[in-house]
Amino acid sequence: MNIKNKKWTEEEFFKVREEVLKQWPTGEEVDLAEGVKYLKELPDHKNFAKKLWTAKQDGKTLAQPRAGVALLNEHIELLSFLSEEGGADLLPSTIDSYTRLNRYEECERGIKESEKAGRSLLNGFPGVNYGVKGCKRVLEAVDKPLQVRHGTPDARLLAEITMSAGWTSYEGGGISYNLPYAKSVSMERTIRDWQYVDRLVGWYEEQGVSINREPYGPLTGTLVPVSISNAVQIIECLLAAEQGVKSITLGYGQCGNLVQDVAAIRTLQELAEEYCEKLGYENMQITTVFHQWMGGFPEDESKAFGVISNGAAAAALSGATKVIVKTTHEAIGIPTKEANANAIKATKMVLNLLEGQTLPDSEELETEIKQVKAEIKCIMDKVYDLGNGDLALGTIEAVKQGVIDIPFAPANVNMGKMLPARDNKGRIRYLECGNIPFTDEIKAFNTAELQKRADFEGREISFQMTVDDIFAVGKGTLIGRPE
Ligand SMILES: CCC[C@H]1O[C@@H](n2cnc3c(N)ncnc32)[C@H](O)[C@@H]1O
Repeated sequence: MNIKNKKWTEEEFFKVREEVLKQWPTGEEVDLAEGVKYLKELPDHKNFAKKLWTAKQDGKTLAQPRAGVALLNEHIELLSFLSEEGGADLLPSTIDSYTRLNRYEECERGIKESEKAGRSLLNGFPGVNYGVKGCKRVLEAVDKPLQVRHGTPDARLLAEITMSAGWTSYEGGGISYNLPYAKSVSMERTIRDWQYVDRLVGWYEEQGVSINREPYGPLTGTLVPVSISNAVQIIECLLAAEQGVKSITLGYGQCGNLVQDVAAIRTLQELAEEYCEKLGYENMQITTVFHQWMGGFPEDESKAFGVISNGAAAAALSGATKVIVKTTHEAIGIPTKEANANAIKATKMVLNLLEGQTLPDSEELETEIKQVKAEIKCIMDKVYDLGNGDLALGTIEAVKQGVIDIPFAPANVNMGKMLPARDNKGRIRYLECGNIPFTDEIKAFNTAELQKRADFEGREISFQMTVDDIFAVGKGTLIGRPE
């Protein structure tokens, strides 16, 4: 597999495409010319890329839930409820786990058993099995833009089907849907398969249809340091831009210290634009998405609303273009449509109250922005160095060497030497840098911040801080203080 960070020729793309469409019978329904025509007939308010870009120009933060169930009619009912009752600005379809593993036979069985049981026995919407026809029915039943949310290492067929069915946004990437989601899939494989997805979007762009791409920001959603998370987003942004993607939403999972969360979004937007500019990618429409707290949730509904509303406020104050809404059923399982709608309403109430407000500049914010940029520069420079200037090759090598290292990732290709912990203000710092090539100054900064917490708590800096932090929010605090 000769990987390089170069836009695939149409010939290369269409050759691979023949294999992709054979993966399941519904692949035969995909007709690109029909897809282009169908997408062009969509009203602007149902195009995800256009709605995001307008929101960015207007300085608005849009609210979007996660949602997906096994049966087509129930899924339509669910999305309509979240749109009308919840007031969602953008709609998802969260795809089920079997589809994410390309196990479409089990999806087929899951659909039949759900029909028999009269309720959803899959944890999401099996989009490949419903095919273009089924996905078109969903799109035509709602009046908001639709996005595929999932966690699929090989998401090529799902992309073909949903995009030709008028769904105009697609989540994921070659790093962000490998390390947090896969067990033993090579980086070569997922970088190449996501170049395919991005090249498909690039092809649509060449036909005059804009489809949004959203690399998955939170990664493992467990104490992921800002600079690692942002570096992964910037890399996936650039890999997508090379394949012709123009509308890109870069993501970040809330960590909980407001200043650090705002610094994360600001640096994400700024650096992505800078890198695209430097590398000659023009007419890019870069936006950001803030994911409400992705870690353990309190079971208590009122406390959970506190977490959700706090996330909504941080998203608004950061100036993110979109916020992904959690629900009060997070600690229990798949939310009911009512719980989902209520969380969207609470989120939108906070967004409305904070409309036009962003966190003012401060010395603390400037310090955090400077720190994040310095850390990201170390990572990005090394990635390019490892690839001799080729970002795709550099990324693959960087994961192998632990230069890109995601905490608590299940993937066996992930090094897993880096460890995070919160400092005394709840900001995520590097407890262990592993093989991430930070300067001594950066390492000293992180240790000094953690030392302040150690002094305050009267204990040594240790992995116990990390463990305490992982359980903290579920127990009702941000920082895991010793009991
Ligand atoms: C990376 C995303 C994890 C989040 O994704 C939510 N999630 C997963 N599947 C569904 C679904 N079918 N409907 C509503 N939310 C869902 C989980 O709760 C978790 O917060």
